[in-house]
Amino acid sequence: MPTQPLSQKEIEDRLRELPGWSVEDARLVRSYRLPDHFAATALVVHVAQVQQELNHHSDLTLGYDSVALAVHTHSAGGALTEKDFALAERVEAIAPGHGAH
Ligand SMILES: C[C@H](O)[C@H](O)[C@H]1CNC2=NC(N)=NC(=O)C2=N1
Repeated sequence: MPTQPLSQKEIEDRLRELPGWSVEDARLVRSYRLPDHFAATALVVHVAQVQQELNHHSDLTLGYDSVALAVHTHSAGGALTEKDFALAERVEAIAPGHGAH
């Protein structure tokens, strides 16, 4: 998978396909609300599994009933790449199963 930085236009196009995600401080970010702390913790573990599979890792923040992700690509000098959006898409696919919104 390419690790070149995405252009601003590519980032805007990809963001349109990912409601709830945005770019803050040059990172692709999203926060989820969960039904309770156990559900939030389960989502963190599931995201960790996906990240190991993709070999691409976000900064994950676990709250009482929330999970926040922030990701950029270290190997591309901190730019946003296809890998960041691929991770976001995978997380979007699993989050509803944990009651996340
Ligand atoms: C050696 C290994 O492939 C790298 O350290 C991977 C691991 N996870 C990663 N995660 C992120 N977000 N960016 C990277 O460049 C990255 N590189």
